[in-house]
Amino acid sequence: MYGSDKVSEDAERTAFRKAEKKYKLYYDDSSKSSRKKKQPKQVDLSDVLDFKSILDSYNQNGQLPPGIVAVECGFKSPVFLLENHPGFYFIPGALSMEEQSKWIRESLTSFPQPPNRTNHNAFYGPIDDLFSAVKEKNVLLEEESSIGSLDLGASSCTSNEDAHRWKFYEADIATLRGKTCKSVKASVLLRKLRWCTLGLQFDWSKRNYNVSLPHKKIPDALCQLARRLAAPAMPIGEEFQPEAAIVNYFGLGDTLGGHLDDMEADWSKPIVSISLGCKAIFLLGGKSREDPPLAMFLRSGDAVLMAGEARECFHGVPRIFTDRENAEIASLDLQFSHEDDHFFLEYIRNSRININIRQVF
Ligand SMILES: O=C(O)CCC(=O)C(=O)O
Ligand SMILES: [Fe+2]
Repeated sequence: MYGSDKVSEDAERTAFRKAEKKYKLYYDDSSKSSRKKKQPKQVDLSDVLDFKSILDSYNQNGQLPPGIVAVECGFKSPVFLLENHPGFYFIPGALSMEEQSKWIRESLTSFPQPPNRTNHNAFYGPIDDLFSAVKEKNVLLEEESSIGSLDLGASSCTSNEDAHRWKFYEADIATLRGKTCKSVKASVLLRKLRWCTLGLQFDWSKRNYNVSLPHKKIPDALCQLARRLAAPAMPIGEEFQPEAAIVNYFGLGDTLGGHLDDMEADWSKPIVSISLGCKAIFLLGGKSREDPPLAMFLRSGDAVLMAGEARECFHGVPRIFTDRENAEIASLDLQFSHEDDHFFLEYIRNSRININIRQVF
């Protein structure tokens, strides 16, 4: 997925790729010449499975579309299974509004903190307190001096991974110094935050878990939530052991290409995947990219489990919706209505966060 943006010509022609293209955000050319804001191209969403409306009609008349099964698992709504995709579980509205707001806050504040790694590590090294820096309108500056310099002394080194060469400064200091050194606003870094890893750290370049990288345990409250959600997909008598998690951050136009998550040792254990913020389209394919995928909406608070055979199925996120009508985050807005929460609100109105939790061994 990450780091594999180049798609070969053959892959371009697969059924999975066609579906990605169908739902991806394109802009209307007709508005190009005018000064009007670019308008997203209309896309036909009639084939997108909508578990919210399926749940509504199930609650009203007990009926389900063909191929969908409902199971009571002790959540506030039934869990939906797909006959054609054994091992896939959809839990609509699995998280309360309070839980959604808690995990959005954590995803923006504590989760990207070192030693957890983010996509920014490779270029800037570890970045502390990004979200506070956004609130303070700070700017990240590259220290003027490099190797062997006086003010960095022994702590400077050639690799960006280890060098603490970038530091946040207040905007006015940054304006003065920004003329002579590279700078980037904290708000830009937050917008470009694409992932962070919790627990055992996943190494995207080698596509494996690097147990020698420093890491913290996944927070207890997230482990408890993941255990509760994973229960319907766990082998009888076993409890899910959350060891690693990937947090994905999506802005308008961001996508997650079709992929398999096959780096964990035991595929009988589910991946627990939680959606927060703006609504998205999720594609669930088959074991080959040639299998036409099923498209479904994921809303804030929904959870998905992928276990067993579903672990071998290609999946991805070709689209998120940030417009008021389609994003469906009105009730989430209320959670961030206090003025102190302005920055959370501003972020989540235009973004989606996915937390997926894994048992590695
Ligand atoms: O964002 C999502 O819903 C899916 C994320 C995912 O598949 C992954 O991180 O492996
Ligand atoms: Fe995945």
